[in-house]
Amino acid sequence: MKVVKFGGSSLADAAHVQKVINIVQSDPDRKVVVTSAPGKRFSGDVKVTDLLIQYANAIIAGTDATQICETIFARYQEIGNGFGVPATILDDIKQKLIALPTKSYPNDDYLMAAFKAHGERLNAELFAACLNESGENARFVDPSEAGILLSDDPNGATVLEKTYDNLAHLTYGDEKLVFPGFFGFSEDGNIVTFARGGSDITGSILAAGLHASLYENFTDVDAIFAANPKVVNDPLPIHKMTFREMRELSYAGFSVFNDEAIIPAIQGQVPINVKNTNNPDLPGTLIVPEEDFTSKRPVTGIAGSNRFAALYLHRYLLNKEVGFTLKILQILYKYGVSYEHMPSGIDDLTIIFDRTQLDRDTIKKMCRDIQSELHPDTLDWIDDYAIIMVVGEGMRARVGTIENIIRPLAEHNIPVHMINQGASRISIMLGTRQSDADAAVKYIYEHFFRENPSVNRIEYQAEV
Ligand SMILES: Nc1ncnc2c1ncn2[C@@H]1O[C@H](COP(=O)(O)OP(=O)(O)O)[C@@H](O)[C@H]1O
Ligand SMILES: N[C@@H](CC(=O)OP(=O)(O)O)C(=O)O
Repeated sequence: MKVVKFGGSSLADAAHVQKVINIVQSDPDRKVVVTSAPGKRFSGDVKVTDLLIQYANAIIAGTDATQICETIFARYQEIGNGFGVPATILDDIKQKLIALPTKSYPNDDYLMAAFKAHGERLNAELFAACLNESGENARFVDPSEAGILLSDDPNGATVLEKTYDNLAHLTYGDEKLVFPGFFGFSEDGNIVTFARGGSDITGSILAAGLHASLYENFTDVDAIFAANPKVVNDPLPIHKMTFREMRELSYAGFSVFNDEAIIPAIQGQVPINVKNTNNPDLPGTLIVPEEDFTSKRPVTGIAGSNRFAALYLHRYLLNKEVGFTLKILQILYKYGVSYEHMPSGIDDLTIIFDRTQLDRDTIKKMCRDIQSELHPDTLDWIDDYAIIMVVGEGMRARVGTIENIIRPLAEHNIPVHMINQGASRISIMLGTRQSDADAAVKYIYEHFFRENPSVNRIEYQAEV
């Protein structure tokens, strides 16, 4: 049995939905289908999830939301009409959208989560109806029916172990099961969502919980490429890579597959196949357990992400002071802030944060407390920090990879603010300014994949 997830780009309009139906019908093993909300139909278009966020914000602000509600419904209507879906089903979708503001929510965070979740919920209901109209026996499964239980973190939930016990009781026969991605329920029964891009996580949880033989993730590119195609022109496709290579690359910017989504697949040891809805006969990219993949490239991919910020702190004899880091961590804890990385020197420390998790006010308070409690000689907040991650299983067996990463940057005068090698044995992390990040990825890519392919030769030797 295969779990098949279709991203928003694959379900953006009726023409795409037809391709998706063809894919689902072409393989009887494709039993469980996970849908995202309708995505962008063209560059500059707005995803339904973003429209729902606008809708929620209008309700929170107490402004008129009639027009935005109409715009959202029109997206579903266009798809439904394309398949002759009965008017009663479309009307039900419309009524559910209109009713969203009338429900009660513990607070605005839960309101936001419930509004966002309806992008996928209504699309899964609609997609099941489109499959029915196409002669397929299919039914919508609500995450509450399947027991998808998540942590009580309305807009950034994580899966609870109980979900897997619940999924063990889910049965399926001849019919296709259509699950909405992106959300589940807290133990109190409230709708909670994963972080953005989280429909990939739902697919992975279902693949692991239902012991699927394969998790197919359909998107709008032919494969996962060795660099983001929006940054590097015509990058090479990655035919196969390991789970942990994917985890590191998606964390650092390969948004084609959500970085948290790899974890359930690892736990369930379910291989993932990323494929193109518009080109389904191509092999795409296969992501497999480490032990199933022996060829080791020093560099499989190069990712870059601008979503970071850093706090640089200098104080002489910092290395001698017992409890210095503990005091910093206590301040972060006080403001509910987690950090991503903390490279250090003798008298220096850089703390790298996910900027999307922080607001201006928290940053100000946190810096003020660090200044008054730790008295650093220098305290700098660097708001435009980027991380570049160069990832490859074969890195540890090859001398000189770091030199090959740094050389093209030096040649193009790109300053590197941090290098972290060794924490992960399969990646090297660099810190740069955001304005340099794309160029850094481009030059490193060119060096390894175009100008000096011999430095990226595949090794078949044992690891060292
Ligand atoms: N290394 C990469 N390989 C392929 N696509 C990438 C990569 N890095 C970023 N992307 C982007 O990811 C996009 C697909 O992800 P996303 O928009 O979330 O799709 P979906 O709507 O299917 O969930 C691609 O269109 C591409 O722009
Ligand atoms: N629709 C949600 C969840 C998601 O995963 O979407 P997509 O599969 O289109 O990336 C979002 O936009 O964040």
